[in-house]
Amino acid sequence: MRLANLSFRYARRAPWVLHDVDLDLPPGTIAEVTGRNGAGKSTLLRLLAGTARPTRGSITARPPVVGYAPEIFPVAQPFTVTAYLSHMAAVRGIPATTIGPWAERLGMTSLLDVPLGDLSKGSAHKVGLAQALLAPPGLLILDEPFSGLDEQTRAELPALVDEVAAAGGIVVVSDHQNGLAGHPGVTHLTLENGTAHASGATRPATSGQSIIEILVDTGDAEAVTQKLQAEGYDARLQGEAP
Ligand SMILES: Nc1ncnc2c1ncn2[C@@H]1O[C@H](COP(=O)(O)OP(=O)(O)OP(=O)(O)O)[C@@H](O)[C@H]1O
Repeated sequence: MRLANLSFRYARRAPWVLHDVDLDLPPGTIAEVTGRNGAGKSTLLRLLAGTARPTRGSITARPPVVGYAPEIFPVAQPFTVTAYLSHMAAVRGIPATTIGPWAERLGMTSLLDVPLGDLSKGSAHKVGLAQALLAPPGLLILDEPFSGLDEQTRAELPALVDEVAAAGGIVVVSDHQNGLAGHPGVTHLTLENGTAHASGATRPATSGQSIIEILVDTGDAEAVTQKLQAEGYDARLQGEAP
């Protein structure tokens, strides 16, 4: 998935929230978006999910199945949890039998018959997570997923993120709570003054390391180095080839 010169503002004369963001998110990426309050994290996530459209620039190669758990799950809907999730499963063309295992894993089996409007904040958050995960997502977007979650479900999230990435999915998480701190393989995207700075993922420890040499055109060298760094490789730009 690629973001090219992506800029966004909420209204014609409103200030730009994001400008000229360029990002490559290859399959298997786990990206954690950080930035100050109001930096544009939720806005970027909505753009990635496709619920908002870029004012300028483009997003290409978005995977077809997108799971998006917004920061606040909209509980003002006249359904029980089961009725809501069954409806979401039907929309996604998958059987309602997928609900049980997710309810179990997210510690919400006791909530299945509860009307959405009666859920606590943390419980509503779990329903938001469940609907995003029902169909295996090629792109999973989690806006502040650790917020308000009980310890048991918090502990489950990193493994869940890894599973989606291991299956080739892209995971983008905004995370004030540092729930993925120290998690291997995470690319850090910092939003500052409307632009995104990527810094390398820490790849999981391996049994050994090798040095490879890559010969590229001088004009491409910087970009290729940054791309490898963003994927977590220890890539360094060296002098021109003889
Ligand atoms: N629906 C909207 N209409 C107009 N402006 C908005 C809207 N949503 C967000 N904004 C503005 O866009 C900017 C970025 O907001 P956004 O919610 O994306 O930031 P954030 O980094 O997620 O913040 P936080 O850490 O507080 O959740 C802010 O200045 C905000 O006021």
